Amino acid sequence: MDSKHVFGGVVAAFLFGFVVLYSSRGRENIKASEKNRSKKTLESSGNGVCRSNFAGNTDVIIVGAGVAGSALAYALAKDGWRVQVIERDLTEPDRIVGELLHAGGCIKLAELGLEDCLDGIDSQIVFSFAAVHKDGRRTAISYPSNACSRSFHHGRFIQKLREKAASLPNVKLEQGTVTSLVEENGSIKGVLYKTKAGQELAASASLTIVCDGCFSNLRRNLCNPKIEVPSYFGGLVLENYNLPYANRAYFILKDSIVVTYPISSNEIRCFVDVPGSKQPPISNGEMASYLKTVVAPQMPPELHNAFICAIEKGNIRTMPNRIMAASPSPTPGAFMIGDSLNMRHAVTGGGMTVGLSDVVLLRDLLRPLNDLRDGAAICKYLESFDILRKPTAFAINTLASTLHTVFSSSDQDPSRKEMKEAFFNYLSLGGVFSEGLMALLSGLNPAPLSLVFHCFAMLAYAVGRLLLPFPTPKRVCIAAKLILVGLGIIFPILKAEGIRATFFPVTMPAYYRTPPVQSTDERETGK
Ligand SMILES: Cc1cc2nc3c(=O)[nH]c(=O)nc-3n(C[C@H](O)[C@H](O)[C@H](O)COP(=O)(O)OP(=O)(O)OC[C@H]3O[C@@H](n4cnc5c(N)ncnc54)[C@H](O)[C@@H]3O)c2cc1C
Repeated sequence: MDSKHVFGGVVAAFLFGFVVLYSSRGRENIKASEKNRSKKTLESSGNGVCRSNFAGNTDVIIVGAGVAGSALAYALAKDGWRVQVIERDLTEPDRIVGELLHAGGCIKLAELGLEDCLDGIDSQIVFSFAAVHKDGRRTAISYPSNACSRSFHHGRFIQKLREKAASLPNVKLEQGTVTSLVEENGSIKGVLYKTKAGQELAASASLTIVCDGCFSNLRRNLCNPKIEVPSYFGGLVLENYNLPYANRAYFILKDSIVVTYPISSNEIRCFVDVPGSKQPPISNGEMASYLKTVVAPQMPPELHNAFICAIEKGNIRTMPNRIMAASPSPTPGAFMIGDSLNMRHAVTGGGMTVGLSDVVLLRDLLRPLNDLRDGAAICKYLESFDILRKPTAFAINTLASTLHTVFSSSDQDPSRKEMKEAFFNYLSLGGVFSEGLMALLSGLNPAPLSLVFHCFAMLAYAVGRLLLPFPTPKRVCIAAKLILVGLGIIFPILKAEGIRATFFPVTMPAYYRTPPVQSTDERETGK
């Protein structure tokens, strides 16, 4: 290690120590106020086991049985709610999304009692990531505390979740395409949907939860969506190929960003980030040629041949990376979770972790209620959801955007090039630095302050590297520009996520919402 690295490491370590002290104090305060909050919740909500007493009616309609919808259906039905799930296509999905569930997401899955959905689908354990630098240097990034993630075929996992939900007697899972929400006097009363046979039907429930994914048609009724598409992912499967390091994923951070991880015992998913809001077309061979001429030379030797074989086989698929901050308009009788509510860049594979974490939170918020008929009161109460989900969503969303923005920027600009170098070297510092970032991006440590301080530690590290051993005027200029570029990357992301709600949740009135008081004569155990 040269003096630059040592200095950078010392600066980063100093800042990190400060973060740990500061954020642990912050966390204690938040924990204390959460304790008070949940105590208040229990006091005002009765015994929390009663459910609505109007037999035959549906409590909750869930639109979409993807990751969030299926998990939510199971969680709510387990709590005694009568749930109707309407899914456009109940056959096994064949998609290139949602194939790696980070350690934090696995914990949420277990909290929902759904951990066995990872069994019997040839899912793989991923212990660590190898980050590969432009010059061939590699660094291993592990999860903290020997945690690990699981990767699999998306469709197999979804079918397991659906089977689990449908196994409960109070879940009705049916195939149909929801065409609209039914509104009456400003409240959502249910949905209109079309069956496979083309029959138009209506369904009503006290609460309709929209989980129709990234291409949601229904979200425009419940928020004002502002969607950004910074890049596309070109997806390939490298078949019958054993990586030299088992149970390891790759972040290849060269001129292109490439992410790979096993999805079964003999298949590796490979995603190539294609920057810009337009992709080279697949049909005329432009995409294949781009992958062969631009990306293949950047692949590590152990992946190169399998990558070329996969391109030649021709099964290239693409998906847009869509980013959308959560900004729901509270609407009585309706709610949104999953990608219909909030999307982030897929480079860190955080979507399912955020979705499952939202499912746990929503289930817990609904738990103290007896029935869901008072749409206005429940809508007001559920305003707290947006605040309480922030720590997890913020950490995962922000890190995904930051990582993508830094590593997809051009090397032409010396300050951006320096930032890329510093980010990679920061990851190489190992220990609390790389594990700290992994804990944040995997949902294991939902601590926004920790993320902000990692960002500033990285900036300080980058500046330290530039100014040592002698701060020449040229290097001072680059350092100043680097600070501006760094702040220019992080502040818009922070702003989109909502600075006040993220860092000062206790100043938000919605944080203190308690369950509406429901009269005891309406109560009956629905379980
Ligand atoms: C390229 C790419 C790769 C990704 N990789 C990962 C990863 O490795 N790990 C990770 O955690 N996340 C990943 N994500 C994100 C992840 O896939 C999503 O966050 C997650 O699938 C969201 O779950 P969801 O339930 O909200 O939506 P979905 O899983 O998309 O489910 C939506 C469901 O709603 C149904 N539906 C839609 N419209 C209607 C309608 N009108 N009526 C009835 N049903 C309807 C659909 O058929 C679908 O079943 C990736 C995203 C992309 C784009």
